[in-house]
Amino acid sequence: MKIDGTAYRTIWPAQDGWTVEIIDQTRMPHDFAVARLTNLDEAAHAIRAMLVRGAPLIGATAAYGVALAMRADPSDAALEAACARLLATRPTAVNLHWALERMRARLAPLPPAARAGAAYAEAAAVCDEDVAINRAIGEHGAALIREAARGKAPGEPVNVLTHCNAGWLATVDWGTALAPVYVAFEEGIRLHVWVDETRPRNQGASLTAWELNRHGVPHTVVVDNTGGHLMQHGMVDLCIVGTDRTTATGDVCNKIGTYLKALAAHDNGVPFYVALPSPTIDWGMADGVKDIPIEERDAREVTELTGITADGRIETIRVTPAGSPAVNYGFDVTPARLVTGLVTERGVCPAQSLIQI
Ligand SMILES: CSC[C@@H](O)[C@@H](O)C(=O)COP(=O)(O)O
Repeated sequence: MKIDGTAYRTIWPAQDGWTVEIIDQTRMPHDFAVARLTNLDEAAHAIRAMLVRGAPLIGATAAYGVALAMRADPSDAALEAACARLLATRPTAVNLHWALERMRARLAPLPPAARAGAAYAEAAAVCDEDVAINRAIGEHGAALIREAARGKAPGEPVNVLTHCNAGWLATVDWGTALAPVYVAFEEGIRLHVWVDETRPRNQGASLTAWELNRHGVPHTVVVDNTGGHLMQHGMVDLCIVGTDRTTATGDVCNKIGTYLKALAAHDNGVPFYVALPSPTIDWGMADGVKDIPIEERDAREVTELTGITADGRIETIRVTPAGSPAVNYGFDVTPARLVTGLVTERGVCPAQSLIQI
């Protein structure tokens, strides 16, 4: 993604050759600030506090977290402790588990002296592969948008609805759900994106809107409850969302509220697609509703709203009465029967045909 003419990824090794730089997404959309990770603690904090978020980027950051840990101490004990520490940061995105298992498998057989160098190389490979995978998802998904464009009157845009942020900022580059949008837009297909605000943390309103705006893609931010109304009135041609974990049977776990959009899409005959890289598939899991661990975050994300003032101060205000309890489930599960298709780097397949266990 280009920001003011400069090509950026969301995570990259710094010039010094050992620290790692990220974009601090907690300050967006008001501030484009680069943060530096210098040790395991900072990498774990960046994931837990959501300076970085989105399943593929969480995995990439964890891979670099292991590299930072190995630079400080390449022992067997330190490798195990780093993996355990990073795994505990966020429970739902299976990419975290995938990336840590990959790092462990690469590093454990090596003599400790060789581990730091190999860890940085492996983390870089995780990132490069993510970029290539997402570009391929973009190509396959753009075919769906192209197909929808064929049914449109001349000059009419294809209306895509998306939830949360599964764009460039959620991955190393391109995004998953937004990759098809970017590829189609570059091809010159007229399109417009409905952006769910995605309470409580507003990843749609603050991150997806920021990305699309920077890229020049026409879009409109709507509150989370608007999607059903839009679909009833023929204002959505297809939904495309990302996922944090998809079971081998095609159940899709994604940001809270995705399930409600899938129900509305089903009721209105609107195709509901999920874009995902293969590391987001949990091949060992068959029942998403029963088995996927759902992150429960601080209730204050629900009872409060945080924003940045015009002069750059982060401010938080309370929006609920002091005595009202709140609960904050981060994700929900959409059963495979409500998913029209999975868009992967290998192509598009019906969710229920991923594998029959
Ligand atoms: C390509 S990202 C897919 C998902 O990680 C994304 O849709 C999502 O739900 C992100 O949640 P977040 O809590 O912001 O990490």
